[in-house]
Amino acid sequence: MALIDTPRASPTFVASALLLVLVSAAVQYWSRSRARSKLPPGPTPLPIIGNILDIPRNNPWQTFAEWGKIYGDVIHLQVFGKSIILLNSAEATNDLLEGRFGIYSDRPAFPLIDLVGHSKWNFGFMPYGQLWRSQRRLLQEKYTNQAFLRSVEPSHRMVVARYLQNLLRDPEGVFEHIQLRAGQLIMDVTYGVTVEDAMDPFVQTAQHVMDVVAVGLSPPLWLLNPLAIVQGLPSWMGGQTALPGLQRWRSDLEDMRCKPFAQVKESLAKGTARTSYAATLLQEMAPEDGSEVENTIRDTATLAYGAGFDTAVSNAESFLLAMILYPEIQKKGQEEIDRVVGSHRLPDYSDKDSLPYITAMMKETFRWHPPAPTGIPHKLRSDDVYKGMHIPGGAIVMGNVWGICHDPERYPDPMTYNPERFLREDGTFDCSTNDPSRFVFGFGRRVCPGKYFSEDSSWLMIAQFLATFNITAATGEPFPTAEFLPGGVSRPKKFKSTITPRSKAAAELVEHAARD
Ligand code: HEM
Repeated sequence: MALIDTPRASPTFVASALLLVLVSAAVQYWSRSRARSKLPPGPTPLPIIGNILDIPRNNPWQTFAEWGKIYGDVIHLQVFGKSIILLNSAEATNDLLEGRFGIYSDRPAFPLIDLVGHSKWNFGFMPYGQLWRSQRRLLQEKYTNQAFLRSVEPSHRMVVARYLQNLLRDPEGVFEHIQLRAGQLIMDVTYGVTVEDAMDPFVQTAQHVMDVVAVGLSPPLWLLNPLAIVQGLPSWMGGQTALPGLQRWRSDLEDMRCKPFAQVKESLAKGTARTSYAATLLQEMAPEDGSEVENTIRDTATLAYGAGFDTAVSNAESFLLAMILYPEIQKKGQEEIDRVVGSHRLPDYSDKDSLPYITAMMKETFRWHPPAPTGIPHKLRSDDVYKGMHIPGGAIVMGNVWGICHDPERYPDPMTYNPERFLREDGTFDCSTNDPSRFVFGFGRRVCPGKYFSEDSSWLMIAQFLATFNITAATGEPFPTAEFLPGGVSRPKKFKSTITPRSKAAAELVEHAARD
């Protein structure tokens, strides 16, 4: 017998409970299907092709930001039935790419890049999962480690010294010198290999590989996928291999992946290896020849090279362009160096805390023209609802890095290059509320692991350039404008400049640093 009598439910009570359950299920169903039908707003798509004609070739990031003013910070586009979500605000990237990283960290397929063979080993293009995690951990642990970052300072110094010497001897070849500096830095840090000139075979191969990657990352190619035609060819027509250039692209990639790494192993065996990412990991982990661990070291090293080259070139070119367009800022940077460091030596990392204006210039260069203005696209794994809007699973999600870096609320008068936005009234540096690196280097679990390394590299280049050179527009040539090329990694349109040493003493400092 039950100790407490259970009260009998009256028929009215049962009926009302049932009704309540039914009503709440109906409300849930209704609100879900309403949300599903409530995609984020955006320009009206045309049948079949969707919004493809709305996306301009030039400066799409600027158009995306303009759309933000009309449609809000979450925008839906459609291209051949594929959903693309543009995130135009720090709040939206923060809420979704950071806050809901579990479903927002996949990558879409990049058909050309897949076809060449990157996605099998390059974690930057891998889906979010165990393999991605273990590969990324290896690279990230080094590139975010203070001891590692300090250990590569001599490499930064060496490549800037050579860059400045090249500018002194051949100022007209500035763009080649910028490329060489980027190649030298990464080869030195990654493999301990010294690159003497731009014709170095490792640099040449890497450049060919990166040119193909740049094409593969450009939106028309991965959105429209014209390669599907080639992929669908039967084997008697050559199948995929019918694509002209494919064999060459694949063999370049294999060379880039294997040759410098083999050289590191060889020099380790001979006891002549210099400190580098690859050599340090091979020594620390002592993997078996051809083992999975060894392959991961090799592959993450290749990735560091690929990811850090074009982005560094873009940043260096944007800095020079800004100096031509804003001579008063160039002068202020030089005045700070003259006042703090003097003209008898070059500024160095140990001066960083005393050079807030230079640090602000480094941040402002990244903000003014982020090297990857629309980031690298993420892919949403499953359906989501954000602020009542339905974000369909499988959608490509792009954080508009440029748009966020030019949000006038966060960065007043955003088109103007103004480092002072990162300085307090007393001239000390402060980017606690508006650090552009929170956006420039991407979002969430996919954020760029090379962020601190790249900031260090950019800082020294800016400080030592300003200490030793003046740059102006070339006389008799059209005055440069702030125009940038399209692409996954974007850089300024070519411009002509005059680069001269600030004094005889400055020229001597440059020669001296390059001899050391
Ligand atoms: C100016 C310099 C650089 C800029 C502006 C830059 C920017 C970016 C951006 C926007 C992303 C996409 C993040 C996302 O998906 O949300 C990215 C990814 C990545 N970057 Fe960088 N990067 C730079 C330099 C470097 C360097 C020097 C390295 C070498 C360690 C590097 C390694 C990577 C890797 C491995 C990824 C893929 C991360 C993943 O998918 O998990 N980057 N970078």
